[in-house]
Amino acid sequence: MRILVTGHDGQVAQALAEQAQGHELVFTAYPEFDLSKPETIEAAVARIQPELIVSAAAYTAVDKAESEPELAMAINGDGPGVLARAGAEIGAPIIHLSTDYVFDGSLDRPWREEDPTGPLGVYGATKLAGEQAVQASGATHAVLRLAWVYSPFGNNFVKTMLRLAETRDALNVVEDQRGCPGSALDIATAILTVVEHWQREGATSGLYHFTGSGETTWADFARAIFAESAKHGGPTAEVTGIPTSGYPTPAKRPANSRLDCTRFAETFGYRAPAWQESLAVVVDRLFAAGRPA
Ligand SMILES: NC(=O)C1=CN([C@@H]2O[C@H](COP(=O)(O)OP(=O)(O)OC[C@H]3O[C@@H](n4cnc5c(N)ncnc54)[C@H](OP(=O)(O)O)[C@@H]3O)[C@@H](O)[C@H]2O)C=CC1
Ligand SMILES: Cc1cn([C@H]2C[C@H](O)[C@@H](COP(=O)(O)OP(=O)(O)O[C@H]3O[C@@H](C)C(=O)[C@@H](O)[C@H]3O)O2)c(=O)[nH]c1=O
Ligand SMILES: [Mg+2]
Repeated sequence: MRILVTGHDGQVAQALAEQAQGHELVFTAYPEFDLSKPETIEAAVARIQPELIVSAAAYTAVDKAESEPELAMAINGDGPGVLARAGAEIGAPIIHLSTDYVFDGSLDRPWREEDPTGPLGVYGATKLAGEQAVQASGATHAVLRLAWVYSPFGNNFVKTMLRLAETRDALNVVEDQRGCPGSALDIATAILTVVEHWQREGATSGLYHFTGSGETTWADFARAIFAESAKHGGPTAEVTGIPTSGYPTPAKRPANSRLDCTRFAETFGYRAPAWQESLAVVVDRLFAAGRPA
């Protein structure tokens, strides 16, 4: 199947490129394809004539978004709606990626798809607008909310921790934000599972959560990263858990980012491995590739 994937160097886009044997992936990349310029989106869809669209590109700089709200809204809020409408015109369903940051983090259990949203920052608000634009587009859609994405590619928390540990022996990391990291390698598997399910049974619209299994805090995630790094003789640092107030950032982040992934597992028959297992796979790959960060 011919699949248009937005973004080329993004974590999820690169993981898809590795795994999508049997499909023809066509990547659209900035600046020729610019989610803040509707005409470039429409031109890409008209040229590629995809049978399905994976909407993976986004403005993902959470703190920077606080000072660029219009640009973040154009890219995350408006662009996906233009893309989905262009797809709808040629009958292409869309898999659109969203985030745990659409929630305010106040609940004391993992968030379900229908729980009330309430983004704390600009990034989350713009991603919520993007979900709603896709849902209103007329396209058949799966909106997949992810969280804490990491991979051997691009920028992410795992690579940041390994890089910082090269020059520091101790790091302060917040321990009052809970969530579950999602490996882009597992996310690519999940996306292709949706594609194949739709090929067999026809596409239907829905909203889903997908992360690794289990839960952790950023501090314990960092400790696990260094434990894996140590197995390879890589850089490590002592992690001191601190409250969010001890690591001031422009954007507020949810205290509870845990997502309940039951609906995805029941609908598509795939659940990600325990986050610790997926982390080991990614750290192994980083070391196999040479320098970890
Ligand atoms: N990273 C995370 O922790 C999480 C991500 N998500 C969501 O998952 C999806 C995939 O994330 P991930 O793979 O990590 O993203 P990345 O940040 O790795 O990649 C984002 C991609 O979007 C592209 N992009 C940025 N601005 C534009 C623009 N104006 N027009 C077109 N493309 C643009 C980037 O291109 P360039 O490099 O050229 O700027 C890059 O290829 C996103 O929708 C994100 O919101 C959800 C939860 C967590
Ligand atoms: C680097 C560093 C971060 N932190 C904290 C800040 C933050 O609360 C947490 C994670 O840092 P990051 O900068 O990776 O977080 P952030 O960029 O907010 O990550 C988010 O990205 C977007 C795109 C999403 O959609 C979310 O799911 C989530 O993955 O760790 C420390 O406490 N110490 C440190 O040394
Ligand atoms: Mg060190």
